[in-house]
Amino acid sequence: MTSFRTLDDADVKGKRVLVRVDLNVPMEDGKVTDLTRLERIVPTLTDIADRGGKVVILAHFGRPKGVDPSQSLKAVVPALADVLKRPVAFAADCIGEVAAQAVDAIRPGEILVLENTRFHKGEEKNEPDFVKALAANGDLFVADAFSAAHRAHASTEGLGRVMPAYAGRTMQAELDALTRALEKPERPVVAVVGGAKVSTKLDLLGNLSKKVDFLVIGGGMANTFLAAEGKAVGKSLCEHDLVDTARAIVAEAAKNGCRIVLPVDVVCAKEFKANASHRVCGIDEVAPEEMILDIGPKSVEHVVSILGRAKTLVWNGPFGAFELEPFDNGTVSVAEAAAELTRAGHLVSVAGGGDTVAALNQAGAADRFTYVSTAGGAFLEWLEGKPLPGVDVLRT
Ligand SMILES: Nc1ncnc2c1ncn2[C@@H]1O[C@H](COP(=O)(O)OP(=O)(O)O)[C@@H](O)[C@H]1O
Ligand SMILES: O=C(OP(=O)(O)O)[C@H](O)COP(=O)(O)O
Repeated sequence: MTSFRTLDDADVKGKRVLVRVDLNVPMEDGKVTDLTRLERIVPTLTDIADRGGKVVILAHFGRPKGVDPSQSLKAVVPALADVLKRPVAFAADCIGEVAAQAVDAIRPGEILVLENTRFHKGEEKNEPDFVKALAANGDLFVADAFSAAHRAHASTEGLGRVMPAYAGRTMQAELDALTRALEKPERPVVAVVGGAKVSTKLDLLGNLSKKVDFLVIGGGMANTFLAAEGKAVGKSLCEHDLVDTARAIVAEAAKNGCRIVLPVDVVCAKEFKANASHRVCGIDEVAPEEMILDIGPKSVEHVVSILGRAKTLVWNGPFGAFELEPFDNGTVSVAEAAAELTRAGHLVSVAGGGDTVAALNQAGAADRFTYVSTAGGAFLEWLEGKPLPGVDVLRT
């Protein structure tokens, strides 16, 4: 069995600890608008600080091409200090003299953020010289940015190869949750895959159909599967050129003993806008001028009954156009049921992906899920069964 060295194995006292976290947080007018990623890294940072390590934070922000003051991590420092309830120092470069002096200047137990690693081209290219320059400021490396672990960059992967590397608390929690959900799950396992398009989730559907017992398909992508069954989907979002692909996924799933679950009724409207005039209809009754914007009550009931018999749930993507009321109903109702089954101890529920987290928060269900990942792309790549370089480098 693969295992990971964690912070429990690390002797951090008096050491310079390079901690890779994800500070790529949403900002508006220079203020952080969602603190979730900052809150998640608190246990790792305080643990190292309280055990007498110098906490030297490495992170990226945005996708700058070279030095770009509008993408400086300096703007994130006040919010991080607020969340930590401790002072946080900042250095205007992540390598060289500037970084070295700032690391020297902090005492054990103190916290320093180094400037955006992506200001240097060696970061994304994972250049050995840049890795060396980063490593010069630390004695050991703690990886706590699962959401950036799909990148083989210097600060996510390179450092793990040149110095003692440990998983931080968030990384550990994320890996534990993912293992419980797909590697060694209690069965039956249900995967809910919703969202806009099949084309963005082909690998994911292929991989999940090999691993789960029920694959519940929702959102715009269900329309392509319905069209593949010969159903009329009117003006719905539908990738008609992918109906053969959808049929192949269904056939492959059947071979693997995985049941594909599609909507049996839907909510339709003629306009894609909040509170558009709408109606519930059976899956055979969608009119040519209508769009499917959500699953209907019978579909919700069906999915909830499957969850009621399941032990594990993996969720990515909403059931409908959840940003537009009342087309959030299907997502909210299933999320509420999953949250309650989890709270009652009947279900292990793990969710992730950008819009999924927003949808579960909107449903007020996220807090009761076993684990909600803050990762978008990394969570999807994990669902696709792809190796994550920032995780693999930590394996012992
Ligand atoms: N029936 C539908 N018709 C049009 N758009 C839909 C439908 N169902 C879901 N969507 C849209 O899909 C988007 C989310 O899809 P996606 O980005 O693939 O999910 P995630 O980010 O969670 O992986 C949302 O903006 C939602 O409005
Ligand atoms: O926010 C991130 O990705 P996500 O939006 O897919 O979760 C990560 O920080 C990775 O950023 P990147 O996609 O620019 O490498």
